[in-house]
Amino acid sequence: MSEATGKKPIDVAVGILMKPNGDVLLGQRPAGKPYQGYWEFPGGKVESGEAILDALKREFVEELGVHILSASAWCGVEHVYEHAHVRLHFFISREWQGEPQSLEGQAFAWQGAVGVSPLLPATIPLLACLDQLRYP
Ligand SMILES: Nc1nc2c([nH]c(=O)n2[C@H]2C[C@H](O)[C@@H](COP(=O)(O)OP(=O)(O)OP(=O)(O)O)O2)c(=O)[nH]1
Repeated sequence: MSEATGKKPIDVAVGILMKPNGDVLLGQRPAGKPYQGYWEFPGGKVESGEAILDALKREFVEELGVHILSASAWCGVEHVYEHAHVRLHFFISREWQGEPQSLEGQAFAWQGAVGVSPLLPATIPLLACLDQLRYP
């Protein structure tokens, strides 16, 4: 049994910035974090008492210098890792201000068909749904 099994889930706000042509932004997890070097959609843990959408906006400013102007809740995924039991709240945003900057030293990439790898395990199954949305 993993250490995280049975622990209270941690809420994580995750944002998918989507350009009009369908390209989405992914970032690479920096050194020192669990799953370092894996690719993910930007986001992070919701702080105590914080609304999930506020956490999303905060993380995007902190990590990328991007101000999300609007975002729609897309789906929720629960996953138990060795390091944590996470509840991921995915949002899609088509309206933001600012060009993404690497404020935490992380690599990032705009992707059509997602070609970066490896991806965080809980994120992989969502790509097929995302492609149906982007390329109907
Ligand atoms: N941002 C993000 N996190 C994801 C995705 N898929 C997935 O399983 N996760 C998991 C990995 C982590 O266990 C958790 C995010 O936590 P984190 O440690 O990156 O959050 P944080 O930036 O607030 O971290 P911290 O340094 O403040 O502790 O969610 C995804 O696509 N994007």
